[in-house]
Amino acid sequence: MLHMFRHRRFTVDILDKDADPLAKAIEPPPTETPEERASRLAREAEAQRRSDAIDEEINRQKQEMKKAPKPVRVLLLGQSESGKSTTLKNFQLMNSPKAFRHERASWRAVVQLNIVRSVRLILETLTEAYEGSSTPTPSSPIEARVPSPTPTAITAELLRLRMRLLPLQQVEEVLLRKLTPAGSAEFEATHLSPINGTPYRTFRGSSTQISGNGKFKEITINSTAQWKIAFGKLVAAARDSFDSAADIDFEDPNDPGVVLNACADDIVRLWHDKTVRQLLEAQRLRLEDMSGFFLDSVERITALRYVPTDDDILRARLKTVGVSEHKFTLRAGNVLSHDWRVFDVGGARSLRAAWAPYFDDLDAIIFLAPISGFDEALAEDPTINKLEDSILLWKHLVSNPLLKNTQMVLFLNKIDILKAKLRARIRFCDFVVSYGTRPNDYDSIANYLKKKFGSLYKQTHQGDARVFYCHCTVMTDAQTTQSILINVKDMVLRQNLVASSLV
Ligand SMILES: Nc1nc2c(ncn2[C@@H]2O[C@H](COP(=O)(O)OP(=O)(O)OP(=O)(O)O)[C@@H](O)[C@H]2O)c(=O)[nH]1
Ligand SMILES: [Mg+2]
Repeated sequence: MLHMFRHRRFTVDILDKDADPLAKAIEPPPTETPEERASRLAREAEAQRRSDAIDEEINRQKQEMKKAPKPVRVLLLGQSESGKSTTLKNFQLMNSPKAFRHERASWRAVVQLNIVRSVRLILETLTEAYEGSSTPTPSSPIEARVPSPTPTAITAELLRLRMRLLPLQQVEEVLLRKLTPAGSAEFEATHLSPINGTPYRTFRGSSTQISGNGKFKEITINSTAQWKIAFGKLVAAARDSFDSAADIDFEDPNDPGVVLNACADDIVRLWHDKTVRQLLEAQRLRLEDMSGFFLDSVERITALRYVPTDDDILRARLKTVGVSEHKFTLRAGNVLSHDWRVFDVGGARSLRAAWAPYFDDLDAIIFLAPISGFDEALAEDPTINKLEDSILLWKHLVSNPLLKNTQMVLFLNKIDILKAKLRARIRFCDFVVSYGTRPNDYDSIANYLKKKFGSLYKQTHQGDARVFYCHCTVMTDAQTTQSILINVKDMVLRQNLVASSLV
């Protein structure tokens, strides 16, 4: 302010003083004595000194700000269901466990919705088989090992079970209404088709067997913050922690958990029914490998006082449509502290155009390739193999000039499902022709894929001193994931410090 004042005074000096009332007001009085003049000059000198000190401090702070490291920006990328949001959850669990656990009530509803979805999938498959409308499996090099049960194999007991489980349709409605307010555009986007709707189909290409779930829509969420607020009604009181079951309003008679609890025995019966298992196998529907699979924990999850565990939250499936962000501060030693921003975007094909604006000023991309998807198709396009889509996406990203200075980290994810598929004798070479006659075991396949992704990276990063980082991951396993994420954080931070010439 003093600075401005001085400046103004200087300006008015060269103007016509008589015309400027301010200049006139601050002019020394014509009757000023020599003592008064000396005192005024001393005051002005002191004001000048203080003003200079302030300017100096402002400049010093500006320089400091220039030197301080910018926030580390990390973007999670990969196709839909690759595990991006699960990675973000792991970051949250690691850096702000209290906030992560504070959201148990919201995740409780998502887990309930996931279980209802699995039941509905089975019921739809059952209905198709009963009505004899299930898609005949076309001839292909890979024959179905289990013949599909005939409509007559569907017993009266199974049909009664189907009837008794119809109320779950209402549960789905209630949960969806809670998730997205009725009438909003999002509600339409998330509404699932009726229980006897379009059948789930299994597709086969010439060299690729693929499966897609056509019109079986997923629950989608536009903003994590908003949908969590929508579950406020399940919260009896705002507390610091959700570790206490008392935080969920279990007495609410409209709680969807009540109907789920009443249906629990029937759900278990349905899931363990021999004909149902035979039907699913004939249709090559491996529910246990699908996102949001909880049918092996029905009793626990349908208990009236069910509260999701950390593990349940990591397994719960909610498709991302908007962008989520997680901010945290990482302390390196006692001196340095770094702000981090991790961005999670939707991986569905129609949402990928929204990725590019995040490429600017990015420190690292964590790319998730769910390698268990070698025998699956994209939900959005049943003609595209998931693994092929991941490889093409990776190729595009590593050759993008905007990302030439961005550290790329590759997670070959869902290796637990890959191992389960190999145990079930599904052959990798039946879907990836170039794999040839190599052994159908986990190590050989993981090595083959590391080389495949690695060679695409090296093609476009020749002469780059940076190491190619690749990890095999199970994002639903918090323990192993956290040590990998700590490694990645250290590495990205080191690169960031080198880039900002602090070390
Ligand atoms: N078994 C297993 N499941 C996983 C793994 N990683 C993620 N999942 C599950 O896969 C599902 C999909 O994961 P998300 O993190 O929602 O996938 P996404 O990449 O965010 O998908 P979009 O939001 O559609 O782009 C969730 O139910 C996760 O719990 C894994 O390594 N193993
Ligand atoms: Mg997501």
